[in-house]
Amino acid sequence: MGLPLSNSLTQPPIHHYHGYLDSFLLALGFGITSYFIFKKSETHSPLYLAILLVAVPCALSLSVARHFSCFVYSLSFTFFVYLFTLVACICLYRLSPWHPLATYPGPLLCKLSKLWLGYVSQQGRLHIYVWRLHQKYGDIVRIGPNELSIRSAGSILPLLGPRELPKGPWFDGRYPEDAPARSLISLRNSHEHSMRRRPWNQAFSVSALKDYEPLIDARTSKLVDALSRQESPVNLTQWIFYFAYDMMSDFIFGGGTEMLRDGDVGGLWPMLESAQKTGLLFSHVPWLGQLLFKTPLLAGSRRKMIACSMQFARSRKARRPTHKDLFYYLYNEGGTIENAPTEAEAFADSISAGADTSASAIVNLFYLLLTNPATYSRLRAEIDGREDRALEFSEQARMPYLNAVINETLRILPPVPSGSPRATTAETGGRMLGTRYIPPNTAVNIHIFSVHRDPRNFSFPDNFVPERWLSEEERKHLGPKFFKDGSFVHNIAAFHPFSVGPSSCVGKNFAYLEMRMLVTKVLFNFDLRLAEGFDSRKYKHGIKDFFTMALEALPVVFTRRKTYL
Ligand code: HEM
Repeated sequence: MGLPLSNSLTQPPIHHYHGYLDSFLLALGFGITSYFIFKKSETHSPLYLAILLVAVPCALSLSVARHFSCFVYSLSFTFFVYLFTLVACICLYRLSPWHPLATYPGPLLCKLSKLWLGYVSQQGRLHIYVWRLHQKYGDIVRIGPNELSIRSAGSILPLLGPRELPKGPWFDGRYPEDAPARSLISLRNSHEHSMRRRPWNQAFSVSALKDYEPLIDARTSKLVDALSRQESPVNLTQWIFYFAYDMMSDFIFGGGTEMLRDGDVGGLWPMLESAQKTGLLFSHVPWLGQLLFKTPLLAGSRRKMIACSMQFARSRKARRPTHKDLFYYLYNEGGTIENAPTEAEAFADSISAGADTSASAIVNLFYLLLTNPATYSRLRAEIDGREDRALEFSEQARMPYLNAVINETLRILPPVPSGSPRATTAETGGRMLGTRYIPPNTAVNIHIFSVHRDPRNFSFPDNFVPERWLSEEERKHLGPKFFKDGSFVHNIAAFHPFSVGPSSCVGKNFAYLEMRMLVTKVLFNFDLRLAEGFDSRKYKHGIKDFFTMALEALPVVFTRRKTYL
């Protein structure tokens, strides 16, 4: 007697089960093999990806199609088993005790994929997210499958000092693979980086800096002039960003933009902000960046930003400005640079940090000043006490409170809050950090924001206290509430808003000149107050970390004091 009719109709014959099992095992086997190929090659090549992710499962489904009633079933079955196996292998390995970073704590999603941090980064709150992770997990947190975030001040020199690690894979996503050259900050090869840094070092030598003083003086005067013509309240964020872009144009290209005069007619500011945001996603997930760079629409803002800088660089090449600018050094116009950069490299270097970092520092400084009236009054008194001498660069360098306010702003709101990632490589080998071992091929990042907000480095780390930068004697005037347990911690070695070591910010001294002159000149000329209804919490919450900072509007009422210009 055969099976009952109903059963034989609903269940497939036994040889079909064998067919499914064979198809399953085949897709499983290929999935595991592909995992090992991925792990070994770490390929981003679209051709490889297309072969491994599409061609292989398609070929498999063709070879097992005879076991299925139609090709679509075969295709779906094989794709599902193959890709599931591949992803499961990746996840299991990343969570397994055999992973080199298995002993480092961190959230599950971070351990599984950088896609998670890429997603968090797009909200602009990455600095706060990682800061909280450090509060929960300690000084070293696993923030990616192969990435560690570090909060200890003692790790700054071992990782960034003279024996610094090269820049990390984070920078790979910021440039299309076919870019003719990369900018200085994103060069991962230490030798290439130090060669390319030479003209920059000359451009920021003591004598070169002296040459820029008239430029800074003139630009800050144009800002004062523009502000005095605006109707209050003024969106200070916008005007400082205009100033900073014009300043960088003067410095890099010997002129080019005149936003203080014409406004942002080319839509440069929103384009740069959007490019920074997309750039951050691409940095966290470099393979995604490389894929998206191939689709002009999705990577539009980054490509547009690169093209825009190239255009400035080309027009600079066609003329010789009256003062020495960065291109004077990059094009070796003085004939003093050995192995001068190629044209492609000089063009790539023109897309440099500098405008948004200084701008966010200055805007945040005014925000902190205007929400702390005692600090405002003390700084104003220091400036007024110097009379006209306050407008001299040399005098500003000697004004303790001005410098204290600047440093405290850079401490509490560092303009590159999440730092500039490095990595151990096969060449560097692993590194010991105290008692912990960092294996080769690990991205490591000193999280500037977290180090600056660590009470082991700075007492009352979340409070804006410029006095902490003054002498010990001066600090005593802070009052007993700051000395609850008898001591006041001020670990200067933990302060590194410009990073440290051979790859640290080359524009640091320029930035100080710029910030000191601008703040002094504005306070010398105007009385300032925040506009009615300003929401301080909203502004604070609106500080976005897109590698550099994006800021909310800061509405300020300006009243003219003296006539200077
Ligand atoms: C308050 C203002 C600024 C801050 C807080 C700042 C901060 C930083 C930081 C944290 C880095 C990463 C360093 C590293 O990878 O270790 C950097 C790199 C850099 N910055 Fe700045 N920066 C500022 C202003 C400027 C200015 C005004 C310029 C140019 C005029 C500039 C040019 C550069 C360049 C070219 C690099 C790449 C250095 C390299 O990789 O060798 N920065 N900056």
